[in-house]
Amino acid sequence: MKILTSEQIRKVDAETITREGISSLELMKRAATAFYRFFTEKYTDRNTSVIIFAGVGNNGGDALVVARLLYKAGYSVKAYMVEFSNRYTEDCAHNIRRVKAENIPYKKILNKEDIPDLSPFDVVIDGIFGTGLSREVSGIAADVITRINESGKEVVSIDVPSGLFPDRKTEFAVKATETVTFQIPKLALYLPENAGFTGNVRIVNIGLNQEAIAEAETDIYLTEKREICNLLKPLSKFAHKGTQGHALIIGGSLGKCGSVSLASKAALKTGCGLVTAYLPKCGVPAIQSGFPEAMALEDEGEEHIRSIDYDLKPDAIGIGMGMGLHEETAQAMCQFLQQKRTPLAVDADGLNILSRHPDWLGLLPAGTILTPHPKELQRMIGEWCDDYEKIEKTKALANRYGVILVVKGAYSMIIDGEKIYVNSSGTPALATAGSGDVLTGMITGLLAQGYKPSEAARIGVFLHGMTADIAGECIHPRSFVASDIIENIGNAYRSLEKKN
Ligand SMILES: NC(=O)C1=CN([C@@H]2O[C@H](COP(=O)(O)OP(=O)(O)OC[C@H]3O[C@@H](n4cnc5c(N)ncnc54)[C@H](O)[C@@H]3O)[C@@H](O)[C@H]2O)[C@H](O)CC1
Ligand SMILES: [K+]
Repeated sequence: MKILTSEQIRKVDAETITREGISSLELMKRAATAFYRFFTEKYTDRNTSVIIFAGVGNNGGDALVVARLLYKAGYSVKAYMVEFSNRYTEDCAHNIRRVKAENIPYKKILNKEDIPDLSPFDVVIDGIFGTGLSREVSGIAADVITRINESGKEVVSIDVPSGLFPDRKTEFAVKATETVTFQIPKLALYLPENAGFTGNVRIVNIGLNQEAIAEAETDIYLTEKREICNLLKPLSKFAHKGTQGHALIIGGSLGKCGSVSLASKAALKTGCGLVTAYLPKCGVPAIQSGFPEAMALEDEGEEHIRSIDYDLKPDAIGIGMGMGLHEETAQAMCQFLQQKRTPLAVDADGLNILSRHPDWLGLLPAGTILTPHPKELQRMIGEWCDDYEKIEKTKALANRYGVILVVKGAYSMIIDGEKIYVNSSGTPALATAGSGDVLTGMITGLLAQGYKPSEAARIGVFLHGMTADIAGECIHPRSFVASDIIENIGNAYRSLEKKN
């Protein structure tokens, strides 16, 4: 699904009106109705008392249509117009007249004294600013937003939290519990620095013109289930372990060999035919007894890897988990990179070694997948002042070395050249020890099956997230562990095959 800028969204909006021969009021009604459906499913009790803040633009217009719909449905509704300007849009002005005609409680807020006490209300609906925000919020709009944020109430934002810039850094905005955004995802809604503003993000369809969306050019996408389904290769009836790819997992050091076990299991559970774990001597007995499906190769080092030496031809390699930073291990990794051109995924200490020796980045085979968490990323690209700069710096690294970066987080981002794929699956349950090892194993397993690196990264990240979405019903997120991810990979595949 395309992520577009506010400018592009405005164009799609206008094209929808022209090409479908509908009025802008009709489109506003569709948007408000989609919001209303979400709201009434979440707040089923019609005694819920709702305070609605509207601005003078079309976001405010949406809010007033929502006020009318909720009022008609029996909710207790009070609407307030935050008059930060007297330049009302036509559709907003039209809906003010309708609200008044329908006798819905309605007041203007011109200065601080007009801001109502929020304590009697159950929920706040925020329709002050939408994608039309063009400068920092100030004056009465800022006062209202501050009061909303101090209220401790549940806040449902229309389209975007008011004050959030869809395409650039935001300092101040409504802190929503839910954001119901209209059909086209906006990048700002998925950036970690905006998590406090957006709350849960829900995308609702408002029937925008599909051709107009198709014509909009972008390099940024929100990955959805449907796209991942389309990437999956069918399983051949004649498949055998020799046709499904052989993954080699290299890592481990004394006390950290479990990571290799997790990654190897994850690779196999993701569908590759064979997996070999390569570890220092201390790790081999445990993996042989604990994970009999894997083959194991031991390094000459007792407690850490000293030379990466093997005599087999894997289809893909995952390296770095639990490997430690011993200088002998680093040198072994350097030699390995000089000699092998197998499709590769690098994680954890593999990345830390590369951060210490940035000149070795040039040794990575084209299309290598790097899977840093924020701290590892920072070691590679240095500090960033905001998420937009982080993206630019990461893109520069990806382009310079021809590699793919999986920037891990609540919405992990896969950066491949100029393209950015924002992942939409997963829950905080995935923030658990070994979760990254499992992800690298899954991606390596997919690479071994012959998926292109960008596809392997996107499928791996999505499936990994899905395991938490699926298991959330029976395993509490707090007690979800890395082995639970592995256990649920099959369920994630099954869920991908279902229509909805
Ligand atoms: N295609 C869709 O998704 C649809 C979206 N709709 C809704 O329309 C808004 C966008 O509406 P717009 O009138 O363009 O702007 P806003 O309501 O966001 O902003 C109002 C107005 O305020 C001015 N302004 C901007 N920044 C400031 C500021 N800091 N201080 C004061 N004034 C400011 C500027 O002139 C804006 O025009 C979208 O989010 C949806 O909610 C449609 O209803 C349906 C289709
Ligand atoms: K809003």
